[in-house]
Amino acid sequence: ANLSIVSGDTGNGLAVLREKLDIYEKSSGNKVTIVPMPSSTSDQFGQYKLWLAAGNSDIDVYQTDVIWAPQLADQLVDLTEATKDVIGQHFPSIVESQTVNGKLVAMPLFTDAPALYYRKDLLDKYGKSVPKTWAELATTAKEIQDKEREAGSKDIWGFVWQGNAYEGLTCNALEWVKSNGGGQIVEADGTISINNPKAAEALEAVKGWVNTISPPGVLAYQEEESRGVWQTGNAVFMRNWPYAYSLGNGADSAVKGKFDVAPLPAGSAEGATSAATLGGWNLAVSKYSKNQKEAIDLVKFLTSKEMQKKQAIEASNLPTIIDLYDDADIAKAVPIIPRWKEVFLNAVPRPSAPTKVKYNEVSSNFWTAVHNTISGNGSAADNLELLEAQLTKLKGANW
Ligand SMILES: OC[C@H]1O[C@H](O[C@H]2O[C@H](CO)[C@@H](O)[C@H](O)[C@H]2O)[C@H](O)[C@@H](O)[C@@H]1O
Repeated sequence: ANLSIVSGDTGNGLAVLREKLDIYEKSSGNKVTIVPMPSSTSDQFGQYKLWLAAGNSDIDVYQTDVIWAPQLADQLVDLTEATKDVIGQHFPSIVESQTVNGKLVAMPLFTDAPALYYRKDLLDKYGKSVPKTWAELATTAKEIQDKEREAGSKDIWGFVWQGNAYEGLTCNALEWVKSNGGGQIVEADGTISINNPKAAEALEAVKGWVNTISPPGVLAYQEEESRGVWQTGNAVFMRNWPYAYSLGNGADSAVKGKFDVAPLPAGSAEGATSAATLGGWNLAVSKYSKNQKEAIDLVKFLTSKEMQKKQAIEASNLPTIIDLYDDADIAKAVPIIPRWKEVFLNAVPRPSAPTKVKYNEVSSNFWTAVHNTISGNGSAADNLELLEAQLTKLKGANW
């Protein structure tokens, strides 16, 4: 059969996918075409909704973000029966996130939890330690940035992250708010919690970073723009996902061997702890596919232990198969992976489970309020009050 798979284009993700598909084509006799998508998960979601609503039979397999399962469930094939021989290898919490009303709507491909990337060489040069709080990060970032600029590195910035108005900003902002004791936007029981002083305080602090330790352009950055600045040696710190680890240590990287990773900082309030947003990607079979049997076979191949190992080593994506965290080859090639097991197991989910089919609207209202605040368009307190009213209306009697 001739199959097609859609996937976002981030880092070397599509190149590694093509390598795996070449192996699959040889063993199966099927042919698989990649339909490349933009990196932004928000853009992908918009396109996939349109295709699925139109009953598009040209796409067999969708690579889906961890937050989408409840919203796309009706248009995806139930994989429960076909995967019962292998599903037990995966972390149960991830499988649960892809199960909607007892239906397994997508097979876990890799999980994701961000890290604070830091320049070891620069922290050593200025006798600084890895920041444990956001306030400490801001101070260290400013000091090293200023001194490095004086020494001739005119283009260096203290901290790069993802400030564009899209899903990635929801992830960054959830981390600032949650790590400052300001809750999870909408709590697991459906309560809207975002309009609170600790959340506002966290966002006001971030506004102060723009154009001091972070470039003004950060308000338009997604993952790849931050990585671009970082990998050319022009940032002291970066918030990004593990995929940037292998690329940062690639032959063409200016920061090869000069950096390490740590958990993200916490807020300054007593008892505040670091928070990492739970990300991750899965593979789903379209209900409209004319090759469902072959598509399921492809999904099982791509999510198998052997292929997740390849993806871990070549793209530094975190496996969803439990055993791979004890794999010596992975630990040697990509030391962040065994170290990140605890980080992703404790990561904070976005409120996609409690808000169900309304999650995308919840998130876009949230990232808009955050983007307005950090770009100086209204105070955090006012923007969060408005957000609370919008979310209350969206919720209605219940989510
Ligand atoms: O880690 C590589 C992946 O990075 C992006 O996905 C992650 O960020 C998204 C927000 O921007 C988040 O929704 C997702 O759950 C995270 O895994 C990127 O969109 C992916 O294409 C990329 O593989």
